[in-house]
Amino acid sequence: MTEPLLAIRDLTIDYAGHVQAVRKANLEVRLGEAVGLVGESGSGKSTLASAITGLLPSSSRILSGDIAFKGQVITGADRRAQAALRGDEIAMVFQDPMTSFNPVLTIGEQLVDFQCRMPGSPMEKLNRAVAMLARVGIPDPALRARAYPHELSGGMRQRCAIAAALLVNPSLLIADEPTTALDVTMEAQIIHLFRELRRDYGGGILIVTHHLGVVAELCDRVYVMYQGEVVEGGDVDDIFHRPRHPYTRALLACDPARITERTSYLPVISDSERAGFLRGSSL
Ligand SMILES: Nc1ncnc2c1ncn2[C@@H]1O[C@H](COP(=O)(O)OP(=O)(O)OP(=O)(O)O)[C@@H](O)[C@H]1O
Repeated sequence: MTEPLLAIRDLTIDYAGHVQAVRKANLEVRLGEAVGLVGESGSGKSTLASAITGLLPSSSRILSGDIAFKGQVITGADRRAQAALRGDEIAMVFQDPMTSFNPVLTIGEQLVDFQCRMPGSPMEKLNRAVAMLARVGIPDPALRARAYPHELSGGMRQRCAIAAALLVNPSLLIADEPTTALDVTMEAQIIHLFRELRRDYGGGILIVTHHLGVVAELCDRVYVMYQGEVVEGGDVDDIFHRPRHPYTRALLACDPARITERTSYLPVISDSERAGFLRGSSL
């Protein structure tokens, strides 16, 4: 079996010395596959994603375990090495595309800046940016490149953020709740875009979401987080049809229509259910 693109082993992270946000987490992403990371709010998904990209806040600490990218351990790498890795190999799409862009620069200027570590003249980079905007489905891409972020709809901004991430041709694309800030129609469009991109993007994709529909539509494998632990992981079909952990079962038992709502109720499992699973678990 080939080496995973990303391998997280027994990772434990805390905040301010007391909130243990991630506990002994294990997760892998291979080249060419899309992997979902699901769990309720506060289960540690974003903390885990931030650790991969080197964007953990200073109040957090990696207490144990490691993250390997292409076989090299990157936890503990200095900030400069992490920044280079983020720029060249790992790209992230955030929930709110407004946070990805500087409001006082045009989309085109920023897409050129995102390529600062790549070869080519500013004009070549702008042309590449416009071509990428077209690829992610932006109409009149040359015109949109001259627009400021606030002049675009939320869905278009998210498409621009995906274009920005893909411009550096990353091996790993991490999307943290990429559809959560969008209305249902735009969400469907962005899911469709990711499906199209999957066809010709050869890298790995990690999609962090609380929305099982996104996982069902896009992912080959899925990991489920609950209270900081990765409680189960495997092929989407297996997990969806034969969930082992009570939290996964409860999550799947929810009315899917309600899961799509941001204010949706997510299930709570009892301590005895959880303890019963852990006693019989090999995770
Ligand atoms: N900067 C921080 N300082 C202290 N605690 C934090 C910080 N960020 C997150 N936490 C805590 O760490 C735990 C995991 O949070 P995290 O944001 O990783 O979960 P999440 O699953 O991504 O949730 P959401 O879907 O709401 O973003 C929670 O208990 C949260 O309150």
